[in-house]
Amino acid sequence: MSFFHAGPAPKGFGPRPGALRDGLDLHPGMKVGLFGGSFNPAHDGHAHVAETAMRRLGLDRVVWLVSPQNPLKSSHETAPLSERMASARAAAATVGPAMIVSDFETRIGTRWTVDTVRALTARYPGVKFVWLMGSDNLASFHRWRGWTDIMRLMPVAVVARPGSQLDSRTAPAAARFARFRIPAAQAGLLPSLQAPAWTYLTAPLNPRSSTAIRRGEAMNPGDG
Ligand SMILES: Nc1ncnc2c1ncn2[C@@H]1O[C@H](COP(=O)(O)OP(=O)(O)OP(=O)(O)O)[C@@H](O)[C@H]1O
Ligand SMILES: O=C(O)c1ccc[n+]([C@@H]2O[C@H](COP(=O)([O-])O)[C@@H](O)[C@H]2O)c1
Repeated sequence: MSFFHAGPAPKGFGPRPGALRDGLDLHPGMKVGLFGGSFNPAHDGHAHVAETAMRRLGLDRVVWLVSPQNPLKSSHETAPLSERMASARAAAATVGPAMIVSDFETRIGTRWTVDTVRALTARYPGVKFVWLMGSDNLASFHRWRGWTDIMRLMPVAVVARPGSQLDSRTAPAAARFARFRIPAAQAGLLPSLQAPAWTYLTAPLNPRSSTAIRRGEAMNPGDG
């Protein structure tokens, strides 16, 4: 079984028979963020998204779903899953014990998020899932397979990312679901709302990107 808890489980949630078959230990009533990514490699921008969502949405867990291959990205630059899992584990560990790193999509044999959210909502009835993503992904969300179904399957929280804020706010997905957006000040309600429902969190921005790391670019102004 290939899963990882970044530390001991938070108190109050004991094991449930059968719950470990996916490597995920999720229970009815839990508020769980689903954070899909290539993590090629993972970095502190990812930790920033997970931590921001945890805090502002009041999540019990964040599952880092390490994608077998983003369907919209070229595969030639994608490192092997084992390397990206290890990288995600290291970044998740910096956030704390509520992080879970999972190869769930590889196990169920899909690259498409709509399949993933359908599978997880079916396997874990009563769990309050929220899909998490950076604002660059909101800008292109209308190109994802079954994106309107994803919006109807679970609430979505978007974390602002430098360079994509304007595009994401004017994105087709934002326009189409505009009336289902809730103010960031009410983000704590999001996991309990019926989908569609989404929010846009303008946290302090984190400029990190995997592309820049792969290119060996300086990570921060002043990093040299
Ligand atoms: N610095 C950041 N701020 C906000 N969201 C981020 C940040 N970095 C990544 N994300 C989000 O994390 C998720 C996974 O991102 P991904 O693994 O593709 O990293 P990336 O840095 O965008 O990679 P690449 O540069 O290869 O496209 C996406 O939803 C993305 O929007
Ligand atoms: O399902 C799709 O059509 C789809 C298209 C593009 C991206 N995604 C998912 O978006 C998440 C973020 O991808 P990435 O490469 O930006 O880290 C990851 O879980 C991908 O599987 C999903």
